[in-house]
Amino acid sequence: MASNFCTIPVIDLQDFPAQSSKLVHVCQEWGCFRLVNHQNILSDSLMSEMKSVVKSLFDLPPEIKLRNTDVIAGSGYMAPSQINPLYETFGLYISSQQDVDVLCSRLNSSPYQRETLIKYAKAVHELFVEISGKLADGLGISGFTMEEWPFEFRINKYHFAEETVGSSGVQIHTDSSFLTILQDDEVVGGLEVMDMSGAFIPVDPWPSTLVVNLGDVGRAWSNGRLCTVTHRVQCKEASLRYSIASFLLGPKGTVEPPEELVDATHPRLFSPFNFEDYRKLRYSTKLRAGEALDLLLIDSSKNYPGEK
Ligand SMILES: O=C(O)CCC(=O)C(=O)O
Ligand SMILES: [Fe+2]
Repeated sequence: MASNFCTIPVIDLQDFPAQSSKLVHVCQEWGCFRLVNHQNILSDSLMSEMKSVVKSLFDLPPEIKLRNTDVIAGSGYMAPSQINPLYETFGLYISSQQDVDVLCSRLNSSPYQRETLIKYAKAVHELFVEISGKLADGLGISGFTMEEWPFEFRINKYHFAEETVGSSGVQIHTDSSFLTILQDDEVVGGLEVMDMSGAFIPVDPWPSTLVVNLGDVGRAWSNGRLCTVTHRVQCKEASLRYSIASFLLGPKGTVEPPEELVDATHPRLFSPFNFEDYRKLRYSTKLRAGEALDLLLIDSSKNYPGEK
């Protein structure tokens, strides 16, 4: 199939401002890209140290993993379930360094595990600042800052086996976040993103790079200018798969577009909302592929080109 030869666009973090308009364009057309050359902020060694810490967290006894309870809807530990039987996930909600400390104490983490989580959280936060700052610049928005926005890690383990090849690893969804930075498995594939024609295309492993996704908050914040990428994970081989998703969630107050993105030709699309309420809405309606955001459309007959 022709779509299998397709691949997501690549953004080089060291090639700005030259790639500024490309960044905006791929966020309008795809809502996702591969980020390369981010090592000055998130190094290969920190990525692999974090991966080994993640593996050790999954090896904890179930009763300890269950101590990681929800801080916001869906942010805690989730064992494999009926809907995603191959998928085990561990959320870590972070609005301050204290949250990491509290969680590490609950999990009896070693000083090395704690230190690695803190270093990784700092690096990812810096990457969020870089990427979202460049995106805001590209959109002509002045004075944008997300320094205080909370974020969340979700570390994922996929129990892939011979007999599960061909079945779903994680259901079709969009991320609820503004922006997601995904450290996918360096060896085991399975992630697929929906392209503009509605076809799923594989995102094959590419070590030392990251996948960046735009989520529902990104679409709402940009007043519909940027699109959310729909994605899923499929079991393609009999191998455990690990990934680390870091979500920059949204402002602590209301999600609203900057004034530069609202004008007569682009009237406000969504009612202002609070991120945590939106998460609850997604969970209560079970609308996980961006449809929950449509419930907040001010006039559902208006949707801009570039929207899927
Ligand atoms: O494991 C992956 O590659 C993707 C995970 C994902 O989509 C998520 O955690 O939201
Ligand atoms: Fe996702």
